[in-house]
Amino acid sequence: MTAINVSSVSKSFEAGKSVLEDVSFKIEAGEMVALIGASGSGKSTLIRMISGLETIDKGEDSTIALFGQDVQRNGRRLPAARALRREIGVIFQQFNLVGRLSLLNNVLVGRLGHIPKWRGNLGLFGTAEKIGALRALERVGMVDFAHRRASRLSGGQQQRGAIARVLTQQARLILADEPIASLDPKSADTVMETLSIINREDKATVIVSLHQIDHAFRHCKRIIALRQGKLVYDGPTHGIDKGDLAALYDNDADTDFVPSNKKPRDLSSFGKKPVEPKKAALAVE
Ligand SMILES: Nc1ncnc2c1ncn2[C@@H]1O[C@H](COP(=O)(O)OP(=O)(O)OP(=O)(O)O)[C@@H](O)[C@H]1O
Repeated sequence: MTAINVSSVSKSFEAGKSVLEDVSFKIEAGEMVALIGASGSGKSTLIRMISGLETIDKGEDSTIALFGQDVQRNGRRLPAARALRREIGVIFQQFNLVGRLSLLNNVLVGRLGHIPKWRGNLGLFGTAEKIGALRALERVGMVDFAHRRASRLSGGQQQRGAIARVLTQQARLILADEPIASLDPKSADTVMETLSIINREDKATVIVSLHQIDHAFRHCKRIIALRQGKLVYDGPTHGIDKGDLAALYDNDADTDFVPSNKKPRDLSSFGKKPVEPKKAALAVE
């Protein structure tokens, strides 16, 4: 099943200044895809549009569909967006936990879409919900911190808490917008490994935008690359080489981890011509 179908999507915040331009791609359920590109290339905007936090620009053929249902079309959010909200877990760079609440209560917030509103408003979670939240904390290695105030946890610990919240939500789609950008290398590894495990074990579809491209290479089989708002690569991770990354980041990226045993290829088209989405989808393993 196709989890995400982005079709001819554009976005401008100011007239004449495109942030995203005619972006199209499909992601099948169960994939884990890295979204890469230089600062300002449009990664966060794209993730915000898929999550429904931002609307797409008007355009007859412009749609975003999730799990086969259109959630945005021609500049408007559609009713399915609301119905699918609890299927989508979003993880941000800044963790977004409520500092004065315990970690457990933050994780329980993930259940809000599953219980009647009045119970949620009163914070009345049942035993089964609490056990579920503790299990999620166990999976991310944070159960010993369940009763600690979120503000007293390190960045990496808070991010693992945010992942536990998404697990408790039982989200089918996880959108992680630079989840490791504020973390030290060890915490970043733990968070990426946790996302990979959830992708493998729970079959959750994951899109993760990353500045640290070495993590994209380690954890994702497929990469979608944006350059100045255009989709310039959509295909297998091993299809990208040092030269591509140099073009993508204007020579401003550490690419030592990329194998350099590939044949040099003509880079003149890289960053200019979008990959045909159909071809790109076929190219993914
Ligand atoms: N709400 C907004 N109003 C005006 N401009 C915006 C808004 N949101 C994003 N932009 C602009 O859109 C462009 C793309 O921003 P976006 O945050 O999507 O890029 P990004 O690839 O995620 O960058 P970074 O890696 O630095 O987070 C930037 O030029 C940014 O200034």
